[in-house]
Amino acid sequence: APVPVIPNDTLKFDRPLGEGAFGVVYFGTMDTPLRDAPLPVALKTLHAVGASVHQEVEREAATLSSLKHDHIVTFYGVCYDSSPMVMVFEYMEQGDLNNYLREHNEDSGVADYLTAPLSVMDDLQIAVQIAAGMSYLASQHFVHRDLATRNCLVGKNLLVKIGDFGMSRDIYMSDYYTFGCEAMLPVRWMPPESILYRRFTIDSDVWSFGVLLWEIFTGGQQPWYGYSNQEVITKITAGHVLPCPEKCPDDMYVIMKKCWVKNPSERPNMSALHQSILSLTKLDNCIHIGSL
Ligand SMILES: Cc1cccn2c(NC(=O)CN3C(=O)CSc4ccccc43)c(-c3ccccc3)nc12
Repeated sequence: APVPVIPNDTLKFDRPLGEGAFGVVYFGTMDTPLRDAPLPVALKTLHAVGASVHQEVEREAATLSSLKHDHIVTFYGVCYDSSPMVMVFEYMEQGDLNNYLREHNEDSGVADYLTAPLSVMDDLQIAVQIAAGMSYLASQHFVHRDLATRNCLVGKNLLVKIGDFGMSRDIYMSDYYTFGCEAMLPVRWMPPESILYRRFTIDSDVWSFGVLLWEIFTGGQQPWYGYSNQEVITKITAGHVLPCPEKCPDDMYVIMKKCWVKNPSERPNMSALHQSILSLTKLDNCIHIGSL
């Protein structure tokens, strides 16, 4: 799909949303012919460093503009005639899902009379939206490699989408483990085959999705909190899995454990997971309301 080019004079930068090694992300607006009001957008700037960045941006932009789904953060296009170059995304006003979960759960302390703590049904609604987005990515044979609540964004009315601006390794440093001088890897979200052999597949994304479900039902706790990265590697490769979160329904924990089977090919696929979670949110859930 051709990457839409956005003219510089249609963009207005308002305030920074976050900063990463690769650049700063701003809140801003984009004038669009379709609407009279300017569209709120997230503007990811890239440190302009030579022609190689241009190709890198081209490649990333081509990938992102080919991914179109209700639960994937929308990429509007690239602005080349600004310095530094800018990638333009839809604006998700509630920020990243991990922060949202921590701020909207009982023990978060900041939960005040304005924000009621998330209910089990809210958690299920969040889970089913991410499952839909992941099911779509899997159908496009797109391996995410870093699925976690910190890499999902929240909009109005608990709308949740998969997407981030590549700043997680800077903002959520403790979620990554630097093997020697190698890449920073999210070991607490990784299956044994990714930790041992660096094998990242659709099936390793399913494992990470199970850990993401655990994050949702613990209100954004860090998986294996209290264990060092080395201890986590030992536990995961030894076959240990995360315990059932307190307020998590039994049938949801059953789904999580299916994502954590050792053999990648025995894990459910994202489409089946999406259906399973969807059924939990439907009528039959009201009948068993007591078990939630
Ligand atoms: C440098 C880096 C490391 C890890 C993840 N990084 C991302 N993260 C994604 O690429 C995350 N991502 C998907 O992986 C596909 S879904 C989706 C939708 C909207 C936005 C993002 C998405 C980037 C990055 C690049 C250009 C623009 C934005 C984000 N750089 C990184």
